[in-house]
Amino acid sequence: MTKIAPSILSADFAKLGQEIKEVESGGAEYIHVDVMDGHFVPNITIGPLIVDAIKPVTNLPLDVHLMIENPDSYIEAFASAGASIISVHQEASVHLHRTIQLIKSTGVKAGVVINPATPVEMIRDILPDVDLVLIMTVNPGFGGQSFIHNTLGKIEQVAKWREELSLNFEIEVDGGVNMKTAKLCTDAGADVLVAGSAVFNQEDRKQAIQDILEATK
Ligand SMILES: O=C(CO)[C@H](O)[C@H](O)COP(=O)(O)O
Ligand SMILES: [Fe+2]
Repeated sequence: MTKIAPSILSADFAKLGQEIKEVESGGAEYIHVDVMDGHFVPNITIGPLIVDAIKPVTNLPLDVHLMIENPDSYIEAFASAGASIISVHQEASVHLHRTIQLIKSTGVKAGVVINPATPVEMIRDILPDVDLVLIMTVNPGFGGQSFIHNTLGKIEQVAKWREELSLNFEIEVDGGVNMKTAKLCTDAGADVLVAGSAVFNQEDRKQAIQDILEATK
């Protein structure tokens, strides 16, 4: 069953709690939280304070996507604030294995992320250690960008490795996912679809989530 993880990057921050409740009752399965530091990506967004504030308003897992330099320095803070899954970029992690173990030591699920230009082989050796693989389908930094189609082969390769190695991490895709691109992702092997603008830019969020799910059938 495909899961939808609405990215609150495109929500109305003046009424964030209400926005989250709306997508929760609309069928979302994760709340995707985009953390940007203005260094790893050219934008600044959310810190642990916001994770802490939204934790009590939802029963859904908080899927925290760290787009930051030195992720090791902030893992404890995001775990304490209430993250359920913390994902770090391969490109931002000098010692990726250590970082993944650090996330797990806090009791939180660990994910690894790769950018569109990063060869999928870069995460091959860490697969047995992760709970989630996030394939970026846009360059990280902003919501509302267009889907990069040549990332689909990476989803297929990760799904193939998962089967060959009998692993059971989830495969998530992030960026430019909408009614047109969702099926491409699930056909390639994605289990979790992050959708920001495709959900929060619609008046009826429940309908938007159902439309994306329907498009994958
Ligand atoms: O990580 C991200 C950007 O770096 C966001 O999760 C992503 O862009 C979601 O927004 P949209 O669905 O509008 O593309
Ligand atoms: Fe994201």
